[in-house]
Amino acid sequence: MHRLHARYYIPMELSTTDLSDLHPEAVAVPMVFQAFGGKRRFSGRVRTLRVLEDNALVRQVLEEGGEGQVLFVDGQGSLRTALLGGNLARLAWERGWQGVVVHGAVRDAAELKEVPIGILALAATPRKSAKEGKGEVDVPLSLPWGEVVPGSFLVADEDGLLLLPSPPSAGQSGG
Ligand SMILES: O=C([O-])CC(=O)C(=O)O
Repeated sequence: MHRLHARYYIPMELSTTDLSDLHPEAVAVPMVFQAFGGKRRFSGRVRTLRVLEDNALVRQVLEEGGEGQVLFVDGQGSLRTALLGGNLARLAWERGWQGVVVHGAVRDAAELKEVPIGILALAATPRKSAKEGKGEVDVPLSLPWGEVVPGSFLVADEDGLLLLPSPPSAGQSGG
Protein backbone atom coordinates (compact mmCIF):
# COMPACT_ATOMS: atom_id res chain seq x y z
CA MET A 1 0.00 0.00 0.00
CA HIS A 2 1.31 3.43 -0.92
CA ARG A 3 1.55 5.63 2.14
CA LEU A 4 0.74 9.27 1.39
CA HIS A 5 1.38 10.23 4.97
CA ALA A 6 4.63 8.38 5.35
CA ARG A 7 5.99 10.80 7.90
CA TYR A 8 3.26 9.80 10.34
CA TYR A 9 4.18 6.18 9.97
CA ILE A 10 5.71 4.83 13.17
CA PRO A 11 7.88 1.79 12.47
CA MET A 12 7.10 -1.30 14.52
CA GLU A 13 10.78 -2.11 14.71
CA LEU A 14 13.14 0.54 15.98
CA SER A 15 16.36 1.11 14.11
CA THR A 16 19.70 0.69 15.82
CA THR A 17 20.31 4.42 15.35
CA ASP A 18 17.09 5.38 17.17
CA LEU A 19 17.79 2.84 19.88
CA SER A 20 21.34 4.07 20.29
CA ASP A 21 20.04 7.63 20.73
CA LEU A 22 17.62 6.37 23.38
CA HIS A 23 20.26 4.18 25.06
CA PRO A 24 23.66 5.84 24.72
CA GLU A 25 25.06 3.33 27.18
CA ALA A 26 24.29 0.36 24.94
CA VAL A 27 27.19 -1.50 23.34
CA ALA A 28 27.25 -0.56 19.65
CA VAL A 29 29.00 -2.94 17.28
CA PRO A 30 29.76 -1.31 13.92
CA MET A 31 28.72 -3.10 10.76
CA VAL A 32 32.06 -4.73 10.11
CA PHE A 33 30.09 -7.87 9.20
CA GLN A 34 28.69 -8.99 5.88
CA ALA A 35 25.04 -9.98 5.81
CA PHE A 36 24.78 -13.51 4.44
CA GLY A 37 21.32 -14.50 5.62
CA GLY A 38 17.92 -13.79 4.13
CA LYS A 39 17.19 -11.11 6.75
CA ARG A 40 19.18 -7.96 7.37
CA ARG A 41 17.09 -6.83 10.34
CA PHE A 42 16.66 -9.15 13.27
CA SER A 43 16.67 -9.12 17.04
CA GLY A 44 16.56 -11.45 19.97
CA ARG A 45 17.89 -12.55 23.31
CA VAL A 46 21.59 -13.39 23.10
CA ARG A 47 23.31 -16.70 23.69
CA THR A 48 27.07 -16.81 23.30
CA LEU A 49 29.80 -19.17 22.26
CA ARG A 50 33.58 -18.75 22.06
CA VAL A 51 35.36 -21.18 19.74
CA LEU A 52 38.43 -21.33 17.53
CA GLU A 53 38.13 -23.06 14.16
CA ASP A 54 35.93 -25.77 15.70
CA ASN A 55 32.15 -25.72 15.19
CA ALA A 56 30.86 -28.81 17.01
CA LEU A 57 29.50 -26.54 19.76
CA VAL A 58 27.80 -24.33 17.19
CA ARG A 59 25.75 -27.33 16.06
CA GLN A 60 25.12 -28.40 19.66
CA VAL A 61 23.77 -25.02 20.76
CA LEU A 62 21.70 -24.52 17.60
CA GLU A 63 20.12 -27.96 18.14
CA GLU A 64 18.96 -26.90 21.61
CA GLY A 65 16.59 -24.47 19.88
CA GLY A 66 16.51 -20.70 20.07
CA GLU A 67 12.97 -19.39 19.76
CA GLY A 68 13.36 -15.60 19.71
CA GLN A 69 17.10 -15.82 20.27
CA VAL A 70 20.30 -14.85 18.51
CA LEU A 71 23.48 -16.92 18.77
CA PHE A 72 26.62 -14.76 18.93
CA VAL A 73 29.67 -16.86 18.08
CA ASP A 74 33.05 -15.36 18.83
CA GLY A 75 35.31 -17.22 16.43
CA GLN A 76 38.11 -14.93 17.59
CA GLY A 77 38.17 -13.34 14.17
CA SER A 78 39.72 -16.36 12.47
CA LEU A 79 38.95 -16.56 8.77
CA ARG A 80 40.79 -19.86 8.33
CA THR A 81 37.70 -22.06 8.69
CA ALA A 82 33.93 -21.64 8.36
CA LEU A 83 31.95 -21.98 11.60
CA LEU A 84 28.56 -22.23 9.88
CA GLY A 85 27.33 -23.29 6.45
CA GLY A 86 24.07 -24.13 4.72
CA ASN A 87 23.22 -27.11 6.92
CA LEU A 88 23.71 -25.31 10.21
CA ALA A 89 21.90 -22.23 8.92
CA ARG A 90 18.83 -24.31 8.00
CA LEU A 91 19.02 -26.03 11.37
CA ALA A 92 19.05 -22.62 13.08
CA TRP A 93 15.98 -21.51 11.14
CA GLU A 94 14.11 -24.78 11.83
CA ARG A 95 14.82 -24.43 15.54
CA GLY A 96 13.48 -20.89 15.78
CA TRP A 97 16.69 -18.87 15.97
CA GLN A 98 16.30 -15.28 14.79
CA GLY A 99 19.91 -14.96 13.77
CA VAL A 100 23.53 -16.03 14.11
CA VAL A 101 26.39 -13.55 14.36
CA VAL A 102 29.82 -15.00 13.66
CA HIS A 103 32.96 -13.09 14.56
CA GLY A 104 34.72 -15.30 12.07
CA ALA A 105 33.83 -16.97 8.80
CA VAL A 106 30.95 -18.93 7.24
CA ARG A 107 30.59 -20.87 3.99
CA ASP A 108 27.90 -21.84 1.44
CA ALA A 109 27.10 -18.16 0.91
CA ALA A 110 24.66 -18.93 -1.95
CA GLU A 111 22.66 -21.21 0.39
CA LEU A 112 22.76 -18.82 3.32
CA LYS A 113 20.92 -16.09 1.50
CA GLU A 114 17.96 -18.47 1.03
CA VAL A 115 17.60 -18.99 4.79
CA PRO A 116 15.17 -16.40 6.24
CA ILE A 117 17.11 -15.48 9.36
CA GLY A 118 19.90 -13.03 10.06
CA ILE A 119 23.40 -14.39 9.43
CA LEU A 120 26.30 -12.00 9.91
CA ALA A 121 29.95 -12.94 9.55
CA LEU A 122 33.25 -11.27 8.70
CA ALA A 123 33.80 -13.34 5.54
CA ALA A 124 33.06 -16.52 3.68
CA THR A 125 35.70 -19.19 3.18
CA PRO A 126 35.49 -22.70 1.66
CA ARG A 127 37.26 -24.68 4.39
CA LYS A 128 35.29 -26.47 7.11
CA SER A 129 36.01 -26.34 10.83
CA ALA A 130 37.16 -29.07 13.22
CA LYS A 131 34.44 -30.99 15.10
CA GLU A 132 36.19 -31.68 18.42
CA GLY A 133 33.81 -29.69 20.57
CA LYS A 134 36.33 -27.28 22.04
CA GLY A 135 35.05 -23.92 23.23
CA GLU A 136 32.94 -22.19 25.86
CA VAL A 137 29.15 -21.78 25.94
CA ASP A 138 27.24 -18.84 27.48
CA VAL A 139 30.32 -16.84 28.45
CA PRO A 140 30.68 -13.05 28.13
CA LEU A 141 32.52 -12.25 24.90
CA SER A 142 35.16 -9.54 24.90
CA LEU A 143 35.08 -8.08 21.42
CA PRO A 144 36.98 -5.03 20.19
CA TRP A 145 33.78 -2.93 20.48
CA GLY A 146 32.70 -4.00 23.94
CA GLU A 147 31.35 -6.95 25.83
CA VAL A 148 28.60 -9.24 24.53
CA VAL A 149 26.82 -10.59 27.58
CA PRO A 150 24.63 -13.70 27.43
CA GLY A 151 21.00 -12.81 28.13
CA SER A 152 21.30 -9.31 26.72
CA PHE A 153 19.10 -8.22 23.82
CA LEU A 154 20.58 -7.73 20.34
CA VAL A 155 19.11 -5.60 17.58
CA ALA A 156 20.73 -5.78 14.13
CA ASP A 157 20.15 -3.72 11.02
CA GLU A 158 22.12 -2.10 8.21
CA ASP A 159 23.96 0.24 10.60
CA GLY A 160 25.28 -2.38 12.97
CA LEU A 161 24.38 -4.17 16.15
CA LEU A 162 23.13 -2.77 19.41
CA LEU A 163 23.27 -4.71 22.66
CA LEU A 164 20.74 -3.70 25.28
CA PRO A 165 20.26 -5.12 28.78
CA SER A 166 16.60 -5.91 27.96
CA PRO A 167 14.23 -5.74 24.97
CA PRO A 168 13.21 -2.19 23.99
CA SER A 169 9.65 -1.48 25.12
CA ALA A 170 6.90 -0.91 22.58
CA GLY A 171 6.32 2.59 23.94
CA GLN A 172 9.67 3.86 22.69
CA SER A 173 9.44 5.66 19.42
CA GLY A 174 12.14 6.82 17.10
CA GLY A 175 12.58 10.29 15.77
O1 LIG B 1 29.01 -28.51 9.01
C1 LIG B 1 29.83 -27.60 8.90
O2 LIG B 1 31.01 -27.67 9.26
C2 LIG B 1 29.39 -26.30 8.33
C3 LIG B 1 28.70 -26.56 7.08
O3 LIG B 1 29.29 -26.80 6.06
C4 LIG B 1 27.24 -26.53 7.09
O4 LIG B 1 26.66 -26.10 8.07
O5 LIG B 1 26.65 -26.89 6.06
